[in-house]
Amino acid sequence: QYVTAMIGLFGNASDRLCQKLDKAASDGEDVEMESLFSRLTLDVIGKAVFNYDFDSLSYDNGIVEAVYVTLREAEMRSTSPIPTWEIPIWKDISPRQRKVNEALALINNILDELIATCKRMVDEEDLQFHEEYMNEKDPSILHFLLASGDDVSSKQLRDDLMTMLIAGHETSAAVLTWTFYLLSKYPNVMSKLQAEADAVLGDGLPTIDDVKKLKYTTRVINESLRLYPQPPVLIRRSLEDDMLGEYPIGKGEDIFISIWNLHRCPKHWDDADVFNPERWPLDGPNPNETNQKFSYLPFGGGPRKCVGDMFATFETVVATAMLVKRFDFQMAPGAPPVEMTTGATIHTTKGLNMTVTRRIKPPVIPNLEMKIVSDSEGSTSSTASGEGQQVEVSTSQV
Ligand code: HEM
Repeated sequence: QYVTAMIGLFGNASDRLCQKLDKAASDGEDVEMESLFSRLTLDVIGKAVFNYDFDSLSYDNGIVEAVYVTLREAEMRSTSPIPTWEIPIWKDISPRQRKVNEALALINNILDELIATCKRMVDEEDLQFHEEYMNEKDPSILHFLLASGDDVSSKQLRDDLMTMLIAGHETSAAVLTWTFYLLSKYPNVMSKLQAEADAVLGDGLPTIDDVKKLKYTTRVINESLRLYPQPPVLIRRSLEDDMLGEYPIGKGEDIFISIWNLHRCPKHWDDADVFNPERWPLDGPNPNETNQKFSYLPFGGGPRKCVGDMFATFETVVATAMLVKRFDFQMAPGAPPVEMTTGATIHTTKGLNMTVTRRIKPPVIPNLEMKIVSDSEGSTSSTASGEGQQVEVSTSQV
C-alpha cells in the first residue's frame, strides 16, 4: 500500500516535470536539467517526509530558497576543514551565517506547523498503529512517526526529518542528472530505454506492476550509480585506536572511503569506465553490496546503509522512464562542456543544458493475421486484418 502511494507520488511529480519540458519543447528553449531534477526530487521528498508540497517545479517561493540555503550550508560544513560557523561573534555577524539562521528559522516554523497539523490528524483518526500502518490521505514519514508515538516536541524528530530531506533530495537529483548525461553520450542505450518505456508504460501514471517490468531502466540506474556514486566518498571517524588491515588508525582520525575509485577499479570491473547497463543481467538479482561482494556500494553497507534505497531506485526509475517515453534529450548546441565538482554529491560546474524535443510516436502497426488463399490459376493472395481494416495483397499483382 505504501509503495503504491509512493509510486503515485513519483508519477505525479514526474508528470509535472514533463509538462514543464513540453512547454520548453514548444517554445524551442533549451533547459538546464540539473536544477529541474533538483526541484523534482525536492517536491517528492517534501511530500514523502512531511506531506508538504513545495511545488518547486511550478514556482519559486521563500521556503524553496530557504531549503537551498540550508542544503548548501550543510554541504559546505561537511567538507570545510575549519568550523567557521562555530566561531563566537563571527557566527552572528557573518552575512552568510545570518542568511542561514534566517533560513533555518523559516524552515523550523513551517516544520512546527506541519507537525502540529499532523498531530491533530493523528489524534482524530481511529486507526490503530501497527507495523503496516499507513494513513491513505497522508502516507508521509512524519505521520507514521507521530502515529507510532514519537514526541511532537522532540529535537530528535525534527533532526530525523531534516536528515531525510537532505539525504533523499540531492542524491536522487544527482543520479538523474548523471543518468541523462550518460544517455546523451550513449544513444544506443537511450533507444533501448525508450523501447522499454514504450512497451511497458501506458498513457496514465506508472503502476507498481509497470515499475517491476521496467527492468532495463533499473539496470540503467544501477550502472549510472556505479559510474557516478552519490556521495562519491564515505567518511568515518575512528572512536578508538584500531587497525584497518595492516594500517594503524588513531582515535579521532577520519577515514575516507572512495566509492568512485572502487566503482571504477579495473581489478573489479571489465571496461570499468564504460557505461554498459548490459553488464547487469536483466533476469539476475538487483545488484547490491552483498551480492557484488562489496565492490559495488551505491547505497553504502552495514548498519549505516541508506534507509531510502528502494524509495530512491523506484523514484529514479519512474522519472527516467516517463521522461524518455515522451522526449528525446540531446546536449544543447553551444552548451559549456559538462564538468564535475563534488560536495556531498557530484554536481556539474555549469549545469546540464539540454535540448528537449517531443518524440514522434512510432506508427501503430496492425496485428497482421495472414490468411493464404489460392485461386484456380495458382496465384496466391493473403488477407490481413488489423484495427478494423481489411488489406488485400495478391502475388499476381507483385
Ligand atoms: C539515489 C538516491 C540515494 C543514494 C545514492 C543514497 C546513498 C546513500 C549512502 C551511500 C548512504 C550511506 C552513507 C554512509 O555510509 O556514510 C546513505 C545513507 C542514508 N540515506 Fe540515502 N541515498 C539516496 C536516497 C535516499 C532517500 C530517498 C532517503 C530518504 C527517504 C535516504 C535516506 C538516507 C538516510 C537517513 C541515511 C543515513 C542512514 C544512517 O546513517 O543510519 N537516502 N544514502
